[in-house]
Amino acid sequence: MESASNYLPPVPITVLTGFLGSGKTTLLTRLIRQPAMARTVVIVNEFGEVGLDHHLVAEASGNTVLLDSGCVCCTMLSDLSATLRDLHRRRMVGEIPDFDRVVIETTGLADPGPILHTLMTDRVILGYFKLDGVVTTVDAVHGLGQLNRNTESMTQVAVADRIVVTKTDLASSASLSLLKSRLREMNPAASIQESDSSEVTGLLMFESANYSLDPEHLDVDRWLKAEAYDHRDNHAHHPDHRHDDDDNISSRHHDAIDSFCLTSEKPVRWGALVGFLDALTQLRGADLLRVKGLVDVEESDLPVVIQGVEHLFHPPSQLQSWPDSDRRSRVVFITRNLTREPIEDLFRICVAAVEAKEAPL
Ligand SMILES: Nc1nc2c(ncn2[C@@H]2O[C@H](COP(=O)(O)OP(=O)(O)OP(=O)(O)O)[C@@H](O)[C@H]2O)c(=O)[nH]1
Repeated sequence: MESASNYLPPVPITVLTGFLGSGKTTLLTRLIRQPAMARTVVIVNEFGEVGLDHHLVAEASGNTVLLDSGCVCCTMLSDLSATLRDLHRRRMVGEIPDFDRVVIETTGLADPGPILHTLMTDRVILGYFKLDGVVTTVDAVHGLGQLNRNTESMTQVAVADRIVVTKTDLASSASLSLLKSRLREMNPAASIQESDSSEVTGLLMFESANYSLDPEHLDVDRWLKAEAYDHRDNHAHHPDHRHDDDDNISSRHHDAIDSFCLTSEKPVRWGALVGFLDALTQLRGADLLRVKGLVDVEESDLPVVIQGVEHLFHPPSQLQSWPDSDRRSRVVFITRNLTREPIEDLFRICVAAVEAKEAPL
């Protein structure tokens, strides 16, 4: 068994995503030079993308370089899992400086789902790392068009904890506020910042702890933000209600994003909750862009937190106490082509099935 002195807490990982050309590299290039990024490893696709020139201190072996800020830059090996295992090994043998944070820049056209799934499920990775948060860049000029046209772009926004709007210097204030309100409707819990704001620093960007469901430190209100979903129209993102962007491409794409919160006053039986999540992921997993919830489970006095991305859910975890006097179950959804009603119906069916099974003869 591993002795307590050998135990290293899992290193938090932040995923930096955003559509092609939306400014991920520009943002990262600025942030990695900040002293606050010391003890951070940044995984990029190619060194050439992040101009390292004058900031290079030492060329470490293989795919890694050290910057004068203390930040380590590393290019991707064959895949993410191999890259993270290699980083861990090199850290343990002292081949690279010790680090306490990792940032991964994804490629612009990628659906971040598979990366998040790897980070949520790869057993070896989970021994040493933990998915912490997702930062998504959105182009102030082309963002709306990309959201209307590209599923990847929608998914990138849906899974974000923080959204950084880039190229605000090129956009009018009217189109900027249109974009921001669309982003807020799609993902009410994410913070939205402009890339040139003073709040956009490495320290703040890459410390969110929103995915890593640490029951002792989870700020449930900030994480769930259920009230932000409550007052919203469910149809805000259907094609009929979509804002056109300057590309005038609204007719080309017909995916509809919804975000809503389901609440239940009555405690839920554990079996019903498990059955509901199983059925939902099997039937419509691909369209569950993000699900987060705080559930009052009948078998326990303590609340259970659940969280999923597409068909994959984190193992549920139990909080030590309720965050406040509100004991209702609250589950927020960001979905694609999937409205609230069928999800509510499925939930009722699962509750009824468990009640019927457990009823005395
Ligand atoms: N005017 C202006 N241009 C920007 C801003 N941010 C990025 N750009 C420019 O936008 C282009 C794309 O920026 P990148 O940082 O390469 O975008 P990316 O998301 O990393 O691109 P990919 O890796 O190809 O997906 C570059 O020419 C940048 O100089 C900004 O805030 N204002």
